[in-house]
Amino acid sequence: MYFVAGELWRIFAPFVPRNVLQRRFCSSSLAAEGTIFALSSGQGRCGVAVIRVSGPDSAHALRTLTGRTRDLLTPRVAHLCSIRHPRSHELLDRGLVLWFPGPHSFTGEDSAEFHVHGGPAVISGVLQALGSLAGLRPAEAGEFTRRAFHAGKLDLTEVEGLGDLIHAETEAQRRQALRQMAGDLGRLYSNWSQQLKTCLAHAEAFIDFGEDELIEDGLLNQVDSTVSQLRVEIQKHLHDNRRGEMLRSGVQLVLAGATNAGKSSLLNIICQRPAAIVSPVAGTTRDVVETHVDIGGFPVVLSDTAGLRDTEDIVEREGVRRARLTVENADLTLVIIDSALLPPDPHAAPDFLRDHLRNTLSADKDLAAAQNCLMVLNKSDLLTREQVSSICRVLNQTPRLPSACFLSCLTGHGLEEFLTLLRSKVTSLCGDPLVGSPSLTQARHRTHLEKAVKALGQYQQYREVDLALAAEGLRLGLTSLGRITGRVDPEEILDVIFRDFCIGK
Ligand SMILES: Nc1nc2c(ncn2[C@@H]2O[C@H](COP(=O)(O)OP(=O)(O)OP(=O)(O)O)[C@@H](O)[C@H]2O)c(=O)[nH]1
Ligand SMILES: [K+]
Ligand SMILES: [Mg+2]
Repeated sequence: MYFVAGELWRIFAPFVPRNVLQRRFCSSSLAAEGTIFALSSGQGRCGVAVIRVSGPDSAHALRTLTGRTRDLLTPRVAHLCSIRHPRSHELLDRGLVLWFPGPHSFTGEDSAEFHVHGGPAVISGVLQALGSLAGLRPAEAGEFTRRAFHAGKLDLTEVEGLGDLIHAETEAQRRQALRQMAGDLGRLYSNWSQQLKTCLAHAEAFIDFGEDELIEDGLLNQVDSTVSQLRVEIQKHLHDNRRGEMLRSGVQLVLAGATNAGKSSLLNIICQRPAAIVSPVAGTTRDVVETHVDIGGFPVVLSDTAGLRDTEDIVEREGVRRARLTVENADLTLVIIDSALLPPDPHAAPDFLRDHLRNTLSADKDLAAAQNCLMVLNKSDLLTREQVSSICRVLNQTPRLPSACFLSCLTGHGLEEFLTLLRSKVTSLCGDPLVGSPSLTQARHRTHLEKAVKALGQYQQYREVDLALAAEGLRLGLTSLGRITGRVDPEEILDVIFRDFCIGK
């Protein structure tokens, strides 16, 4: 229903009559009217395929293909019907047919669904039959959802949630998308809009009727406090460490460290396939090797990088440059260290690790601030059990050092503990998408929210000097918030004015 229509069209185009083809390719812009149809289930052979129809001629399409008039079909109930070609009357399939009279449908229009057997010949037969009816045309990509938006069934954040749900690959992504599709994020933004709308209405009323005793004292003070409170709230929502966006597009997790520390070995263990070359030759990895993995239900983009060292080799030098760049942009860095290189005195370990971190993360990064980092002391099989435990004891008593764990990629020893630590780190980065207020999920939202904060700042800046200019800030803020949900309506401000004041009686 959402993205398949365009691609499938190319496959089924040969089966569709010429007049329909012309209608499709000659219409340069998306015609909002007409009745549209499309295969809504995925591509390929399958048990059941769903073909959706939406628009004023849906009932006509149902009657022509099934012989059932709308009165014979109970709304939203599946009916087993013979589906025939309207001209040849040839039986195309027997399948389930559903009738969704508007406005109680996904698009808000009269709609119908044909659940047919998922073979290519059945699907093309039904699509061709629908295309042969006057007033029906194939849907453009996303057109069903676009109609739902125009009918006020979904706001833009819900449309985006639906898109994310279709593309969700991990559990947490699905939860976040479902929550957004259910309107949680849209409601948060609408609530802010509502408050701002009231502020604007009050400010405008004050400008127009300031002298009038109908305007209560302290009205503007109330606006002031709402505006500053809103500004703080939006800023807090913006400074969420990109939680929602990270969950949507994947946590950038980077494996970094000196050559031969075992970065590629660890990458292969995490993604459970030989994605990167492992060899005893220092400087094996040159390019950034990216793999997508699911860690504890969260999407992670895992990157293996070139070992960090000074080198004369220009190819390797470029690899090291790319590695440093990847670390800079990472959400979480795993610093891999060859534990055989740890100093013999366990008390010297913290300083050794600090140096190592400084070199890996970047020279002047405050180590205490390097929250988003885990140290993996690899090759623990090369140390004795006593060495490992005495180093652990020292590290446990050392404050302000990122978490560390011993691991052997060779024997698998310590792997469970490492994965548990990694999962908890990723979970705390993304957070539970169902807990607390919904997260910002798109860069598009961020842009508009930043504009809104700036606009509220304009109100605060001009409030004492020029109330008209200050009110303009509120209007700008409202427009920015409205752009997120796709609802910007100056009439609504008048509604608030008329509701809150009995101006002119
Ligand atoms: N003994 C032991 N050897 C290991 C362990 N992990 C990796 N190695 C070996 O260490 C060598 C280097 O491993 P890689 O995974 O290629 O190391 P790397 O950090 O990716 O190296 P570069 O890409 O060259 O920077 C290989 O010979 C591995 O077999 C381990 O836990 N114990
Ligand atoms: K290597
Ligand atoms: Mg490597």
